[in-house]
Amino acid sequence: MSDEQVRLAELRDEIDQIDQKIMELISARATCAQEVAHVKTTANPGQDVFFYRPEREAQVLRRIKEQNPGPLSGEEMARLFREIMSACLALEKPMHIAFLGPVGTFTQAAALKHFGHSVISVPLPAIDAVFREVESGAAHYGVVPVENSTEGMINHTLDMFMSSPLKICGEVQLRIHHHLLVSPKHKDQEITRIYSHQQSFAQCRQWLDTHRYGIERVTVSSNAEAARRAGAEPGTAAIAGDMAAELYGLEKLANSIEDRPDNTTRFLIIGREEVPASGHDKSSILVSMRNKPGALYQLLEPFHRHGLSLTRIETRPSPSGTWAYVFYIDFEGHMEDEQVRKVLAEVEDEAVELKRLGSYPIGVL
Ligand SMILES: O=C(O)C(=O)C[C@]1(C(=O)O)C=C[C@@H](O)C=C1
Repeated sequence: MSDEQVRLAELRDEIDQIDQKIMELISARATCAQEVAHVKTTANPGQDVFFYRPEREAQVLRRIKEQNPGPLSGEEMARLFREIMSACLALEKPMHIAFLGPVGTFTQAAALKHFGHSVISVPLPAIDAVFREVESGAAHYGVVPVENSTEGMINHTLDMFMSSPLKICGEVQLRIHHHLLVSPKHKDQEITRIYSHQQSFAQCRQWLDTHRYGIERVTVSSNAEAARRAGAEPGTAAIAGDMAAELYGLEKLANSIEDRPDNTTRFLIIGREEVPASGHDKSSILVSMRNKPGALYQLLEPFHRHGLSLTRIETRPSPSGTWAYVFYIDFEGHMEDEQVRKVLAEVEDEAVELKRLGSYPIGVL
């Protein structure tokens, strides 16, 4: 054996021994999680037990990122632990997660990033269908897109909160990379039509105008549907992401064609219960104010006075009348915090209506 072969054999031996220890430790952890489930069930007989604890998961992942010694990055290490926790939770209770489908959308990728791959993900055809699935109890949680860094807010999601009793339980951000995709079967044919979702066309507008000017653009209901069509129809291409490309066996003609390199979409996790504080949280509210001068100032002033950072404010037309508006506000802090309680009490005094949409951990992954 050469020196190289001897050294490789030694290192692989070492890796085998380490893997054995990792396996034993993961098994010990999983047994602990089973015990946690037992404690939760016996302490709450006959009740709806909340096995998934978003605040605890956020704390675990934050600690892993902070204490990670390297050489793996904190993100990479947290992703590994994300999957370990996902498998442990599935032992406690398999989670059904509804998402804006079909299979292969960025929303599915966001759901798996947030919950890990041990959940049962359920595709639904529209944002309101995701809300209904969770409201009815058919799914434990739902995942819907809420804003994109290039294209702005997804109004349909915001408007759903006006009537839905659901709470926001978490958020997750996903870097969105779009590719121009073709089927390997048809790749020698001239492309005369490109399919995509309207948001993706908007996020790749400059690239398309420069590189594929004049080719017909056909809007379909999702990127995954675009990929499906491009897979089936000769002379067509799709703009979609990696999951859809893989699902329909498409090849990349051009990689990462989004106009802005930081193109990111934020998704919300919706559920039926409130989430306790994790130590690094955000809250969302809907407020409708009387239509009078200074109303917006009056609404925002208490946040400033109590030192609460606003992370977003959006205006939506109120369903109750012409030229009446509802403000959708995100701010840092948890509704259990003393400062937040004070601010919301003041806002409530001035508002026509204040709806608390929930407090949830700031996205870790
Ligand atoms: O700490 C809990 O309550 C658990 O159920 C354990 C555990 C984990 O694996 O760490 C699993 C699922 C929860 O979502 C949070 C954490």
